[in-house]
Amino acid sequence: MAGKPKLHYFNGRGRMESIRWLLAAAGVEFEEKFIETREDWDRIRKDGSLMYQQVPMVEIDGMKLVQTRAIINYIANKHNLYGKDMKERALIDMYVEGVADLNEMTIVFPVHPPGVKETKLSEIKDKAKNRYFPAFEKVLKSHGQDYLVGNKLSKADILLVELLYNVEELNPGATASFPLLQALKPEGITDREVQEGASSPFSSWAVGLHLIKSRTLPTDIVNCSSKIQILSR
Ligand SMILES: N[C@@H](CCC(=O)N[C@@H](CS)C(=O)NCC(=O)O)C(=O)O
Repeated sequence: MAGKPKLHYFNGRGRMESIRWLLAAAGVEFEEKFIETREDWDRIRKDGSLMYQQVPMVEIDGMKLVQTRAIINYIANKHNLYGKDMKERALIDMYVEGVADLNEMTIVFPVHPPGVKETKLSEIKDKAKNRYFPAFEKVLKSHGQDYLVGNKLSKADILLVELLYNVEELNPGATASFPLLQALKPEGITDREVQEGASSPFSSWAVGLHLIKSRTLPTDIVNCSSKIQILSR
């Protein structure tokens, strides 16, 4: 049997975080190999493990996969989080790309210099409130289900919830006027329910979310560029 997926990245959220969320939601245990020193970084870039000398890299099912989207898509396919047919997959991809556009702004936010940060924060607030959140709220409303696509959890729901937390971290209350987005977050699960196996429709999703939010990773959104700058000195 294949071992646990092994995640190679910095000790921070950055681009690996969506992959962690997806695995957690699918109930898959994984190992982390953090790149912590310049030697670690030089070694992994030179030993041929990274096709483009970039992380995230995930060792999974005998492959060394890079490119965040490729990794996400493989995990989503493998764990049935990618819709039931071509049309559902098209919608899921369309939603995920929108999520990624706004999420990218939150991932790079910490690296902006102080003067620029205020402008970038206003942009994130504006795009969330006036473009992306209303669009996803509308999808949920017209679809009339607990999920964005079909009647089943997909990578779109998972990555949207990750985005909601990232935006709320920068702008508390950002989802206040979007009740259906708020309802997507399967919160309130207790440690006991996790141990016993939750029985809500979100069961493994709720357990995954609980695990991902209660683990001991750093709580700041660590930007990969700043990590690389430090490791390259
Ligand atoms: N398109 C790639 C971008 C990966 C990327 O930019 N990774 C950064 C860390 S977050 C990196 O390894 N940078 C080193 C470099 O580009 O030399 C993906 O989505 O995985």
